[in-house]
Amino acid sequence: MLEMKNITKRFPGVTALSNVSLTLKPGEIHSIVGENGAGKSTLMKVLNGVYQASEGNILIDGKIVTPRGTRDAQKLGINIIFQEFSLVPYLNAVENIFLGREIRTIGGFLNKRKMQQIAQQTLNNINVSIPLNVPITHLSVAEQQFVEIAKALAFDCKYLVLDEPTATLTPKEANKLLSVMRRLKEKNIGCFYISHHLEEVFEISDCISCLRDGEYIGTYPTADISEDEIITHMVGRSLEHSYPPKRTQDLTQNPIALNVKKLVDINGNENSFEFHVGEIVGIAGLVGSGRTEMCKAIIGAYPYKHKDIYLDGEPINFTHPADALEQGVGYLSEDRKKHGLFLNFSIKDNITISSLKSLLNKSYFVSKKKIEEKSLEYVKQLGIKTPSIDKVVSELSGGNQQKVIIARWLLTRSRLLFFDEPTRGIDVGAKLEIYNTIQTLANSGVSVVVISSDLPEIVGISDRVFVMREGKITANLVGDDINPETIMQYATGGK
Ligand SMILES: Nc1ncnc2c1ncn2[C@@H]1O[C@H](COP(=O)(O)OP(=O)(O)OP(=O)(O)O)[C@@H](O)[C@H]1O
Repeated sequence: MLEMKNITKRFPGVTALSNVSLTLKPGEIHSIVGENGAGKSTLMKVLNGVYQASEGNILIDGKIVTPRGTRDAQKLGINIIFQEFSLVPYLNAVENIFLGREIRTIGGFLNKRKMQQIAQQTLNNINVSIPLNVPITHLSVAEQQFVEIAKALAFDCKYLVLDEPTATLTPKEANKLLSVMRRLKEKNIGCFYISHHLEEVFEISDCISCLRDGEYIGTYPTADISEDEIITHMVGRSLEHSYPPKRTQDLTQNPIALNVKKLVDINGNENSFEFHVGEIVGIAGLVGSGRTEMCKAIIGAYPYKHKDIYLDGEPINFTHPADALEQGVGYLSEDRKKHGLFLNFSIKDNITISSLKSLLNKSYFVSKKKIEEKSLEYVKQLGIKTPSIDKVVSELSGGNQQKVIIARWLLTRSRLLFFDEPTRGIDVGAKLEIYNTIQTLANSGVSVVVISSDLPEIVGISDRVFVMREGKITANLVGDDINPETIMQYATGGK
């Protein structure tokens, strides 16, 4: 049995964990839930030896162990799979699995055959079949995740931690991952599972532990607790609704904000559509259906063959996102680390960087005071958990990083905003705050486009929904037609 006893972890200015105790038995799936910044990832990094606990102990089978880093933890049978993989993109699955731990022949040469055999066997054990001999950069995110799991299992893993593994997976891939976890359970491997997707947590876990503000709230057998009760433990209050009440007026009567008369993508797919003032339009579709590419082409961040677009009746041809920003069109990117944040900049710089022109003082210099005032306002409005707006963004929890980018786009006071997967990695309470913010923006006349793989989210917040399949808009849904079944039919070609 693995035990974490009375773990406290302090960072300068923050107590990330305070006296937290958890256990993990072989063959158990133990979920850890909590709001953004509750301390889930930090606890797992302490377990992994990435961080040393300020107080408290880790015990395996009653003996205190002190992993000093990932390798140490692996030797103890503890492996963690984070959302950002530790794989080398240009090596294949076998090379990645054995990287730094290669098996050699007696003569000292790489024993490729043996490594291939073990890799294949390990993947067979969890019922996964993936090409072994191509660079893993050619594999899907889900397949790369299976390589990560195989990398752990090939070396006597007893305890596996999965930190938000399904955040970037399609529903089908997420199901496959859950079935792999069931296989691991049969093999007597204990799993800590961190996720904001409570349906998955309830489907897969034996028990659920809740953290709030770095404090341990409790551990509950899944069979004895409801989703609402868990939410109350997480947030400290009950949430009656997951979405703001739907607006009932016909917003397509409003003037057209953006009129895409013709947009032809690099594969020759042609679409035409419009967004109205104050409308929330959801764009649904399977991963790879071309949603992000279509919207990025509008703002000049993705190649296209032809475009004929009008903003408030005036022809526009953005060749760069900066042109779009200049005209009041913003884009919140789905990959916050690659295309959104300046990770080494402070929270206040990240929030204000796209609005500096509106933050000048009387002498036309950027006003530090205004930067601080505005940053503080949005940190408060979105509930960004931080001791200071000067904190470097890379030190924030994942969900709080996402809120920083949302704050940036809110501050730009754009008239049209694209939100690409806005609530990925965001906890339930904060999701509702973001939906409320989106609705308030729309009520004030901003057109909001939400690209999301989360179907309930699309259904819950959109006034109108476009469904995309293979680069083309296959449906423009309103009213009762905005439901998961109809959307899926159009997304998969069933209609
Ligand atoms: N390296 C660090 N330096 C300073 N503070 C940190 C560091 N890592 C984490 N923290 C702080 O510790 C707290 C807990 O963060 P953690 O990443 O564990 O939260 P989490 O529960 O995993 O959140 P999320 O659901 O958003 O991923 C946060 O306030 C975060 O800002």
